[in-house]
Amino acid sequence: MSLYCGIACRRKSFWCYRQLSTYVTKTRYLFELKEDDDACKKAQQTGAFYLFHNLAPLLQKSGHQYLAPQHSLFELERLLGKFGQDSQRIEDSVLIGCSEQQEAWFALDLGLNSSSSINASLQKPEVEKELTGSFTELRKALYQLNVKDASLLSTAQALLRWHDTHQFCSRSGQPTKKNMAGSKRVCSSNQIIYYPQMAPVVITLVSDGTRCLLARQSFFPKGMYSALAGFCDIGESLEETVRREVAEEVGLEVERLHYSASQHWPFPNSSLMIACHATVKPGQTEIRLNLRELEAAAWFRHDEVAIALRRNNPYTQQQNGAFPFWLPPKFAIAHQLIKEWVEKPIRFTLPV
Ligand SMILES: NC(=O)C1=CN([C@@H]2O[C@H](COP(=O)(O)OP(=O)(O)OC[C@H]3O[C@@H](n4cnc5c(N)ncnc54)[C@H](OP(=O)(O)O)[C@@H]3O)[C@@H](O)[C@H]2O)C=CC1
Ligand SMILES: [Mg+2]
Repeated sequence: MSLYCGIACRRKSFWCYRQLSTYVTKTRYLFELKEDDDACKKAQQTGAFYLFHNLAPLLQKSGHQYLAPQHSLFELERLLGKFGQDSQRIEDSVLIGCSEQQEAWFALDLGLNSSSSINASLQKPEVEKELTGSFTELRKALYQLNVKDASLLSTAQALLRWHDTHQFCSRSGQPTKKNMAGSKRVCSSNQIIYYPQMAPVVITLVSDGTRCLLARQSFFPKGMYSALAGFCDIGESLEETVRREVAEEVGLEVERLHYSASQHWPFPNSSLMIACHATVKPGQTEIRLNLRELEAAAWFRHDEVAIALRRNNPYTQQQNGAFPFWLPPKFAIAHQLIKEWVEKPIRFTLPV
């Protein structure tokens, strides 16, 4: 959103001002809902709910696309009533955003058991039948959702998972209680506040000037290669993580670094993916693979990568039994990083 505004600002200031004021209004409204439990509860009355079951979102298939249906508070209360549950369960929901008209959006998991609720898990097949949808694994559905829903459901899943795994204080062992919006949890005995966390991860596309380095882990789908990724160690800067991860995984030393973009990634837990381009020292391109981390890594030419980016159906096995070389789907920041490298030369700004 900020990048969007930044671009628009330089082109059309009046239009941009209107966009910004809508954005600011929305942001202030969400801030209020996070701070004020009563305001948040009130917002549920006119809000919309996205439903999950054991972290799988409820989706409806429409052709090749998945749609994420919204439910009103009234529909949700009716559903819970039908399955013999009281509406107290709705307090387990978390705030995940709002529309420009300030309709608040919430996510609620009907499968996870909450320590603060007497309600048991709802049976998945019965709920699916009632709501004419299916609870679908997010990782599988992500690429058949539009960008808005993919991003919203990723946030929702990450937040629901965090609440599910932080129900007790790590100091006192006593239960923690979420605020209405789900933006924090507080220990009932010592008032320690816990906030949802993301682990920073760098993802780096290494180039030698003409080729780029792509790698695969053994659990990747067959034929898929991606940029190098790795979690930041405590105490490290972004530049230090890039340098260490590239050295650890492929035995190369990177020279210059250029920040590209970032993305929240909900798998396996919540990560903040920080995407960068980097170059290796001239003439030092021999890959020394760390087999404990990677299954394979190789240098790829510009034309090979450009073709792979356009590949629509990567799972098609070739006649010789092999799988074609393909790249992560559009929604993944790895795809955007590789596309950026294919489309325009990168100006390297930061020494590592
Ligand atoms: N959105 C995108 O485009 C992409 C996203 N990714 C994501 O980036 C993440 C990191 O990439 P990956 O190459 O696996 O990372 P690493 O190279 O850092 O290797 C992963 C290993 O690091 C250890 N580790 C250290 N800190 C953490 C932590 N905070 N959370 C989990 N594991 C940790 C674990 O080892 P052990 O289990 O031995 O303790 C784990 O198996 C992945 O989760 C992946 O989903 C990756 C590529 C593309
Ligand atoms: Mg890695």
